[in-house]
Amino acid sequence: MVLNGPQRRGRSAGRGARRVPVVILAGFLGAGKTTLLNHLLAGTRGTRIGVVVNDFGSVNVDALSVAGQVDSMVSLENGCLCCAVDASGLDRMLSTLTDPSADLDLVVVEASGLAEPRSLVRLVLASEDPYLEYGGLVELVDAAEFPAMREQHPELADQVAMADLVVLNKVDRAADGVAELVGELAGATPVLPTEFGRIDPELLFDRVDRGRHAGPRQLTFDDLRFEDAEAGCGSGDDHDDHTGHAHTAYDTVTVETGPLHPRRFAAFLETRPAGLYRMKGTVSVGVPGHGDAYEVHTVGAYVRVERVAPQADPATGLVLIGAGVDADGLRAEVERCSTAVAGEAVEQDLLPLLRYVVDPSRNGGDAGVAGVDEGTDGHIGEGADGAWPVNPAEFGADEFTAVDDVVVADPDVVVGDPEDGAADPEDEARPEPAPTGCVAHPEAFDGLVAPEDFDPER
Ligand SMILES: Nc1nc2c(ncn2[C@@H]2O[C@H](COP(=O)(O)OP(=O)(O)OP(=O)(O)O)[C@@H](O)[C@H]2O)c(=O)[nH]1
Repeated sequence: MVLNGPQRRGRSAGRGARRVPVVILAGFLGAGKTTLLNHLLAGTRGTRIGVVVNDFGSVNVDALSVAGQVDSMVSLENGCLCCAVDASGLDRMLSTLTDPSADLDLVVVEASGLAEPRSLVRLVLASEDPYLEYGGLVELVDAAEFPAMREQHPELADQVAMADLVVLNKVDRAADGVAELVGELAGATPVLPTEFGRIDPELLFDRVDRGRHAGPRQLTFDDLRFEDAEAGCGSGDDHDDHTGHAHTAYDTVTVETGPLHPRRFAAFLETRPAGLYRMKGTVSVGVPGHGDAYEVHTVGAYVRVERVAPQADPATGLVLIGAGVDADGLRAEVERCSTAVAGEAVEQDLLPLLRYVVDPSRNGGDAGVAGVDEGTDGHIGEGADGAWPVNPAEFGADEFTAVDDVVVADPDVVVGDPEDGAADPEDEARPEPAPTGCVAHPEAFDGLVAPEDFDPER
């Protein structure tokens, strides 16, 4: 049993520290959330998952005689953890679960009974926990009932639109036209059809091979590859039957190439295709004199870029996961960003990428970003007063002349108007940024709150 994790607020995770994705699982009554959670807990070959529920209810922990306890945690035979909290204990519980001592690969929070999905997303995005990473809002939709439910509960459409990944469950009983309807509401968000919540757990997290490497470590790209033999789908007896399993419904694209042209790559980030759910990996930039590499993590609309130690052999390795994406086209798009194709970059080409870089000092980290005044409280593209990051496609980055001139070095100036560096009143009106990344659709998460201010009833 893992209990009483240390208080870690303000502690440094250090460069390249492993973060545990926290996924929020939402869905209307009976959509199959518990079924999906049980599937995750049962089918995790050697991976460790923590689930947070409002009460133990029907999650399969009966043998441990803990049903009904609140604010408690149980250790399951396969190494997974299950805990029940009320909303007030959630932030503390997430810190306990993401602590390296818990050695988990993924934490899933079942939204029902705890708080609105939107509030939970805010809580996770606002967390200053250096070991926690936003893992996405997964919305479970009941393919049998959704069209009728939607009539009675119009808010369901908003939840679908807000999700990072839509899981269309119960496709064995799908109502006519439901896939089209949900696809329309989901817009650019990928929609994954499933039965009995049998999603591939690795869709949600990065695999760690515990056989060869005990304890947390830096992920390798091999870890991120999906191999059917090791996919861990299903709960054992159905492992050869992939019908309805998630990895029949999504594509994984691995790209290994040389250094990237940062401006081209930033443009790719901005225009990444509908259906691309996750992207993770390390990018080297082909800018002479800049040896640093960048770890890139996207979930739905969320993007986090973090500087990591320079690589001996500058290379780029990315894994992209999506539903209904053109895998070859996607690989070609990333490869077109390599300096071998795009040509060598110059220093100011870093700027559009640096706009996404997390300032590690926000997480107690040990370094700033190359070319940025390390004493500031924001990353490039974000005013030091915390104004929302500017979309590089909108701000005309071409007009900057040198990274060292970037106005974020001056805490009184908000990046907004590249012409004169003056604050853009619209920027000032934007909400507080997420401390560990950027959400491309900030309007979806208006009014981010600090964890200590989190009000689960809002
Ligand atoms: N036919 C069919 N039934 C399913 C599927 N997934 C789940 N169910 C059934 O749907 C019912 C509800 O599933 P749950 O997992 O309890 O749903 P839930 O979202 O946790 O429900 P609440 O906790 O009440 O909100 C159960 O009887 C499941 O066995 C599916 O893909 N097909």
